[in-house]
Amino acid sequence: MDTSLLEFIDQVDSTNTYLTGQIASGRDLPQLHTVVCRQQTAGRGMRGNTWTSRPGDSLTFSILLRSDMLQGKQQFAVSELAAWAVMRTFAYYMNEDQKQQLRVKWPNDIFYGDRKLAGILIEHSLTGTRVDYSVIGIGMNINDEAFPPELPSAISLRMITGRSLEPMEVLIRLHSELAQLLPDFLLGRYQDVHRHYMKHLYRRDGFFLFTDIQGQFRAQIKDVTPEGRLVLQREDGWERAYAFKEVRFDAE
Ligand SMILES: O=C(O)CCCC[C@@H]1SC[C@@H]2NC(=O)N[C@@H]21
Repeated sequence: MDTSLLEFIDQVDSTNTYLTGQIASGRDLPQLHTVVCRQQTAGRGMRGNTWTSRPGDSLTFSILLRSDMLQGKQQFAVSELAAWAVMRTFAYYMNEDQKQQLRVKWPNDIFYGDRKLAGILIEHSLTGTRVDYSVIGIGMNINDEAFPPELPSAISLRMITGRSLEPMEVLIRLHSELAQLLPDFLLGRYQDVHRHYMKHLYRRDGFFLFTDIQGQFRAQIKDVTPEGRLVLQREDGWERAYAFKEVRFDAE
């Protein structure tokens, strides 16, 4: 791996938009490059949602990752890698009981029990069948003491541990966790990230309620494919692999 850089910006619309724009305008960036900001003015989330965060409370950053080995049909390995690095980072600050509550909700929300602790937005650029680069945008709730009523299921690390942290310290921790996972990943070995992802998947065991275009149904998670499709099996044995926008989890 060549040099990794950390770039700090005080305020930016979105670290994902900024980093993607820098690549598009031809800036020469290393294989791994992180952009972190104190405040995002137009943070983006999944499903076209906005991502709002308060300076000092959350950690908002994007990581450029170029992986020579990654094929388009394996692209979900990047989500699995990012989820594992974020979970290891949170786990570092938690006690054993708290660690047991960490889950990844498909495709890549980091949950504590039934509450969301971090969101991840990954944007890939493909050249032919290969992933040229991925921009991994991460928003981690670190020091928030409470969330607005429109985010009833959000939770922060401080609400769990009772301790506040310097967000940049958490980012440095995340880089050291990522550094331990990257050597295998860059060699094209994705089995470990997939195994960890499946083991810590939210609602992995048993039947739960989901909704697709045809309505609500009960199913169990069988697998997540290398492209990132969620394979659900209904109680009558019928199976289908869903893309992200085709299915949602329902409250139990
Ligand atoms: O859960 C989600 O909907 C994904 C949220 C991702 C938010 C992060 S914050 C840093 C990066 N820049 C963005 O605009 N979004 C991601």
